[in-house]
Amino acid sequence: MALKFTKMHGLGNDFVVFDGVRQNVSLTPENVRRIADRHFGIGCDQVLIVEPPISWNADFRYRIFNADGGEVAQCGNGARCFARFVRDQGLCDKDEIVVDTDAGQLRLVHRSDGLVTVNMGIPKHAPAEIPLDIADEAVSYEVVLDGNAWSFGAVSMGNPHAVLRVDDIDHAPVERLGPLLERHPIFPERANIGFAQVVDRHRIKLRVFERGSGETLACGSGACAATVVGIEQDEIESPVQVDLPGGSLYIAWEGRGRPVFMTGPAVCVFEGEIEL
Ligand SMILES: N[C@@H](CCC[C@H](N)C(=O)O)C(=O)O
Repeated sequence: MALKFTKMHGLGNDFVVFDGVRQNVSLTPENVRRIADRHFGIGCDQVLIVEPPISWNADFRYRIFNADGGEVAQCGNGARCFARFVRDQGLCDKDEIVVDTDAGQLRLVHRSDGLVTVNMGIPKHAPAEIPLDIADEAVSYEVVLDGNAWSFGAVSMGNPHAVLRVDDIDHAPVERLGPLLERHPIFPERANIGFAQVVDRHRIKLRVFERGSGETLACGSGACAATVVGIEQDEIESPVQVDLPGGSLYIAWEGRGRPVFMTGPAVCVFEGEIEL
């Protein structure tokens, strides 16, 4: 079957987006891996499928698949690209869109400057909700990796995140520690691993080793998680500019029980058709 797709990115975190409203899209994990393959496929960090809503009060549903073929619940950069996609494709002309995801409903707003703001929901801190296999909640946890003790903060943004503080982002051990912590048994569903350097009270630098995709040029939910963890550890305060290798996101969070707001760009690169 030949499927129409759109290649998009949010700060270099790239996506192959399928319109599952006007065409029938059903992908196996093997299909996803082939689409995401940068040599034998189109190439992307995640595959997104836009579908009709499952709730009465939503406009759409969108589904997210990592490059390794696994379906996951949350993708911040993908959410902004989803908003841009439904507008560009003539599927929705609203300025505010409600979308069903496996992490609950998200609200997205097209701003007049072309950026998109996403209400990313209320972060979850309890270990069982992340999930993190540690009995008591704390702002900082310890783990031994490669024979050394590392401390990290953890939070769910609808997907599991660990955030480690580093002094120099350019020399952060992302490639070495990322895969070890992503698959560490304390994270029963694996985790996205962020490495954050605090620049000042309103600015951090961040690199993220993403579950199921490896290091990406940006991770929207990772930027939210690093902001939440930094605020909880009293290192930073809202609003926060998060500088990622692919560019900057703007994150606002007013504290426990309140949602996180993420603002950034979404770009369409090209359209095509793939035979599966
Ligand atoms: N790139 C995304 C996150 C995609 C999902 C993640 N790798 C996971 O497995 O939870 C973002 O921008 O948030």
